[in-house]
Amino acid sequence: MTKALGMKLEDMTMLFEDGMQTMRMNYYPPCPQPELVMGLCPHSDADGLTILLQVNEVEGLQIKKAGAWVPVVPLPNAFTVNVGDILEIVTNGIYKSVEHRATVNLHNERLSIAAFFFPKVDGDMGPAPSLTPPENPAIFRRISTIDYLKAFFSRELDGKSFIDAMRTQSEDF
Ligand SMILES: O=C(O)CCC(=O)C(=O)O
Ligand SMILES: [Fe+2]
Repeated sequence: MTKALGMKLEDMTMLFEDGMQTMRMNYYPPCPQPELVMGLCPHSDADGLTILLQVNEVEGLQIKKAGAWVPVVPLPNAFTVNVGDILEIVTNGIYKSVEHRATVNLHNERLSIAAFFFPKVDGDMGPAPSLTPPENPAIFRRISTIDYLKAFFSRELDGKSFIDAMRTQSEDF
């Protein structure tokens, strides 16, 4: 990834070596009125990368592409890998975090397991120095990873509003 981005390896290893991994299991029971209910409302993940297993291969995950919701059809024995907000911040916007949501199903329960990869908690995070020379200034602010996580967990899930608040021009932080 660093090679593809023309980024210094240590800008990535400094963040993710000794990083934190968390995991969430999501259970979506069948719902008699699925058109009225959202399983998980639109959001982007706050981490670097998310590796997701759609356990029982029931459709439900959707990503937002060019303004429309597109289903991510589960493939047997395959993981879905999502870019999270931290990777968008570290790459100074070259990689974009994906907005996604989960719908519910009339007849079938659905299960997913997400593994979230975060930087180490006792450091700072922000756009990689090697990707932000003077002619390409940082578009996101640099803050301590702890403050970033506290801010994320104190907000509602609301599309990509959290990463927007991390932009240097934003006053919403
Ligand atoms: O259930 C899914 O497929 C999505 C789960 C998800 O987006 C999350 O746990 O952050
Ligand atoms: Fe997610």
